[in-house]
Amino acid sequence: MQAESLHSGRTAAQVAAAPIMALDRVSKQFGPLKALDGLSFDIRSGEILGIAGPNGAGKSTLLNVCTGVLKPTSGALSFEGQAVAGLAAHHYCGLGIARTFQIPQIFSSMSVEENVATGALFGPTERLASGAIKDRVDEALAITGLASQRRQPAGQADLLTRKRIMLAAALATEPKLVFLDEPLSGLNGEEVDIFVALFRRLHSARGLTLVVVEHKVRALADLSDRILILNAGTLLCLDRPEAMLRDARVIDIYLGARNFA
Ligand SMILES: Nc1ncnc2c1ncn2[C@@H]1O[C@H](COP(=O)(O)OP(=O)(O)OP(=O)(O)O)[C@@H](O)[C@H]1O
Repeated sequence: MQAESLHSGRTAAQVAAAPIMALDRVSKQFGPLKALDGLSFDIRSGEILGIAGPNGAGKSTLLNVCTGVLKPTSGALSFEGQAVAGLAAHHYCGLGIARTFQIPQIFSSMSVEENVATGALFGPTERLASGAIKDRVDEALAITGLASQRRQPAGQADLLTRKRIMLAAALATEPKLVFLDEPLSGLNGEEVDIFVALFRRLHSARGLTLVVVEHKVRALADLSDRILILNAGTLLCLDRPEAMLRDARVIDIYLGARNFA
């Protein structure tokens, strides 16, 4: 357990906290294809959980199931002890579950600030009337490094900035648990470092639980408390990054020399 505190500076007891989300034998079938096949694992409160696996392993399907975009074909999904499988996606957001996409989903005709404000509208409804929206937007802009660009048109933003905008909009929903779908894709080495540092910052500042799906395994190992390797819709390995990088099954079945370079 000691090693689990190395990445985020938290104690083993904090990392081993109660699950914020639990999957129990979750399957998702598309016709005859089992994209997820009886997956069971917990997402621990306050951890950064990395998810990797080969193309078609079921990573995006898993994110879609965990965020209410897809209903599982079978199995149980709970958030903070409450059964959530089958709820509409907007209920997930209201509970404190947010996500970002591999390709930034932003409104090009709006300003940076307006984009983030649309996220704030999907936050906890009980605080919508109290003027808290501006505070949510300001905080999300500040933590993602966008405050000085708030009035600029989002449509002119470069890829890194578009990713920041999408992340800020997700943060403005005041989430407890954020799923990030390939957040580093398309970024160069320097930009990857910037974004990894940003995830660490918002994780330690907000105490957020982060689930990061990513093909860049080295960066994922550097960032995560634990890594889950999916293979053909099943759980191949769920362990500390150090152990995952040494696991012969992972090296043989998925990673290969190219990804370890
Ligand atoms: N809506 C869908 N209808 C039919 N099949 C689907 C659908 N979505 C995903 N699949 C299939 O389910 C399997 C898992 O797909 P998924 O996109 O979850 O994998 P992935 O691990 O995210 O892959 P990648 O790394 O390439 O993004 C694949 O065989 C895919 O073709």
